Amino acid sequence: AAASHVPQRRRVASRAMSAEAPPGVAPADEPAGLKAAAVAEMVEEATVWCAVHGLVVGDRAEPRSGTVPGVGLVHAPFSLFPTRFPASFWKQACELAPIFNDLVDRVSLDGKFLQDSLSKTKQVDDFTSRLLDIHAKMMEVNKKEDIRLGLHRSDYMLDSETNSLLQIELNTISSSFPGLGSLVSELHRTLLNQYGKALGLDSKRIPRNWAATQFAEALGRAWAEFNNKSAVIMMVVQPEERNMYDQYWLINHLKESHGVKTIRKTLAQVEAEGQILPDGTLVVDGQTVSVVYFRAGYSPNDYPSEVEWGARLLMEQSSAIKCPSISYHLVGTKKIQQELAKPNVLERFLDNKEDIAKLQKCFAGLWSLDNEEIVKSAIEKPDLFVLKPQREGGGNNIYGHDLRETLVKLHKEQGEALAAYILMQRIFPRASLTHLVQGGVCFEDLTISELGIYGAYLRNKDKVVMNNQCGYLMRTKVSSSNEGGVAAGFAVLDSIILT
Ligand SMILES: Nc1ncnc2c1ncn2[C@@H]1O[C@H](COP(=O)(O)OP(=O)(O)O)[C@@H](O)[C@H]1O
Ligand SMILES: N[C@H](CCC(=O)N[C@@H](CS)C(=O)NCCC(=O)O)C(=O)O
Ligand SMILES: [Mg+2]
Repeated sequence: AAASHVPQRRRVASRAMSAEAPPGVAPADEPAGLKAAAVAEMVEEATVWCAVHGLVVGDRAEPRSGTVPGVGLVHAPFSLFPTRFPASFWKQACELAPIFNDLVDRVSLDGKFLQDSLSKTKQVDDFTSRLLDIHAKMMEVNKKEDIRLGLHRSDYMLDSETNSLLQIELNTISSSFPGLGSLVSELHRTLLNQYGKALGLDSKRIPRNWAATQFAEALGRAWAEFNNKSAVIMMVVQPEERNMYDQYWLINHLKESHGVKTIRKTLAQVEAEGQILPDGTLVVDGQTVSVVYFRAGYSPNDYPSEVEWGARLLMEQSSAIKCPSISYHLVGTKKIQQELAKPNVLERFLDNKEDIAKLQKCFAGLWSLDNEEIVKSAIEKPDLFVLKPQREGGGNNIYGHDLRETLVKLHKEQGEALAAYILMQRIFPRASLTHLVQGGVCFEDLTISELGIYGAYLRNKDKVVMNNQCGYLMRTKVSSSNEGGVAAGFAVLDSIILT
């Protein structure tokens, strides 16, 4: 997001800029304990590090940056230093990963629970309705997914009001940034190895981040379970993808460390080039597909025509391992997040009482709009809530004044439209002053952060081949911005230093 829209954001002099602040921008305060010249030196080191280590994204300014690899790259937006994070909450977040992995798998097997929980949403939300149709078709033919691969990211914020770690959402499709997120941790370790003393920050307190290698490991192990040496992995991508380098990091690890070939295809290409053999094998562009790894297909924008829906159905009907399957995809909807937070629901899927308690401890308030009392208090105090449609990818939530307006309108209509949304308690992380680097320039701003923990789950019939936490993503955004999202342009990539 261009700095211009954030008036209070201040530029910190960087070598790229003359010492005096440009016209119209107040000269930044000296960063805590740091001279502007020292910051400029670190910014230069960091941006060079990004370029030579592939911590890069496509540059909006270059029209071909989302389609032609190697053209129009810019360093990924990042924070100059890691954000402090209490070790106790880090440990709690990591422990939750395998439990959430197990929960997703158990819930995915209860097709009736998924259909029933989403039945009212189905009436008013076409996108979710189409996903449910595909799921229903699989149930009709009793389709079994013996081999199941989940590559999830559970996102949390530290709520300063209650001093607790609360889950924002669980992503079960296209959990992005395992590649770039890992690199930011390495960037910060490198910077603190050199400047840590002056800053009083110990690089060894930055947790190692294996997200990229472990996601590649999970994909490689799934390919092995499919047990066809000539098969490829297929990554389903959007026609334009400025985050392609995050995806290529996984493709590269798969080739270098697992000897597995990956092809990248859009949904339209899958429909045009794909077919299912009599034995169920998915063949695309003449190649047998072992694993379908979705990095698209999570948003209505990915289905501009019936062609894309045809592709989604074709893949679902095949024997390829879908990551995620349609069931895993539905488990990750916000409506299911809200249903699982109801009393006595987790007990239907998990046996271990301690695990159930650990999950419930990180649940924020989550309600359907049937709850009149909550809707009333949300209309009275809209800033204490977030209104969420069943959408992924950032930029879809409703806050504050708009939240009140929407609820008043929906309430008056008393129609089924209420079922398209869930209401969530708004979480208030403590803000801190951060150096953000975008487009080679360093800004100082008040920010809040969101910690995503990656989890990988691989099962073949009764054998759980993998179930672990693998790395993390820290995203930091200006505290005045309601929405988040690096791809959406609101947040920068960060890492954590344990306190
Ligand atoms: N309960 C909440 N409290 C505070 N901020 C929230 C809350 N829920 C979402 N957000 C903000 O909105 C962003 C997007 O919400 P999220 O539920 O992650 O939707 P999406 O699936 O589009 O990423 C989050 O990254 C976070 O910045
Ligand atoms: N362009 C696609 C982006 C895929 C995407 O938006 N994924 C959602 C979960 S569904 C997500 O992880 N959002 C957090 C990352 C952010 O802050 O931008 C990709 O990279 O493959
Ligand atoms: Mg999100």
